[in-house]
Amino acid sequence: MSIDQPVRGRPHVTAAVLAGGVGSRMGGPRPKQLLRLAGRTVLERSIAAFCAAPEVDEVVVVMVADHVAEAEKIVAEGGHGKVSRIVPGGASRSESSRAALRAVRDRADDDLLLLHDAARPLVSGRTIAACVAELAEAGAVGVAVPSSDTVVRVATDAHGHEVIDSVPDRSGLRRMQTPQGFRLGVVRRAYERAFADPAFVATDDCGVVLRYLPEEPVRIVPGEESNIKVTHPGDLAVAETLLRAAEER
Ligand SMILES: Nc1ccn([C@@H]2O[C@H](COP(=O)(O)OP(=O)(O)OP(=O)(O)O)[C@@H](O)[C@H]2O)c(=O)n1
Ligand SMILES: C[C@](O)(CO)[C@H](O)COP(=O)(O)O
Repeated sequence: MSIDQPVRGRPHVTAAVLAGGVGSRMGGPRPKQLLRLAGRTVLERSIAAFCAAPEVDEVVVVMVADHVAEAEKIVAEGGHGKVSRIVPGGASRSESSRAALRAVRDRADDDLLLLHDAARPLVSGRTIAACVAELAEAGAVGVAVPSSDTVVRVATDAHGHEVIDSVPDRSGLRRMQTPQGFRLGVVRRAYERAFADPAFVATDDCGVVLRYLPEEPVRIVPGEESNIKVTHPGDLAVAETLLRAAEER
């Protein structure tokens, strides 16, 4: 390499743990990310997974606004040194992703951002590493698993009954998980366009890139069944069983 060529090291990797939801499907007085899973909160387990990942330089927590102080306490007491900021979330998951983007506004377009559901506390180091590795070549990456169930599209018939409309070929279907990772320039451009669209709704971040930046391929890396999203009552017990099984291995 010639001496006058600018040298840039590997991109800086920020992981944003999205914990801005209230957990309406879980019910209960407190957001589900503050429930305990084998002695530690769901939120802390998600944060700890990214702090432990050697590929991740910095962690940002996007917390439901009324509980920011509690998140600060969890981070301070747990000694999660990679956490640089805890910011309030928005009214929707996409608004919380936008809060994460604001938190990293000083980073370069070539740097990386992983967006992760706090509600997926069992994410493995292997999955995080696979996602970051894929971003060496791709601008957008989502973690996904095949569906072992048949998935159908439904419609409502003339009598108001739900009926099957079609059965998509299962071999081409995947269930999206998180993390979903991006070159910052890619996800910034996609969200800029998305938030300019009055009809914008999304359930994940890869979908925002697919829709608003169709020229950018969104790669899939294989996820793990154990990376469940704690969503409904009962999911915590499942997560605890999976955690114990992983610890015994
Ligand atoms: N306004 C929101 C909504 C969701 N999330 C986060 O996005 C992840 C996935 O969302 P979900 O499982 O739907 O969480 P909740 O919105 O809390 O649950 P519910 O939809 O049942 O209310 C969670 O970690 C959640 O905290 C967020 O950061 N900001
Ligand atoms: C991002 C996600 O976890 C991918 O499966 C999912 O879409 C989040 O949906 P939710 O309704 O916000 O739980």
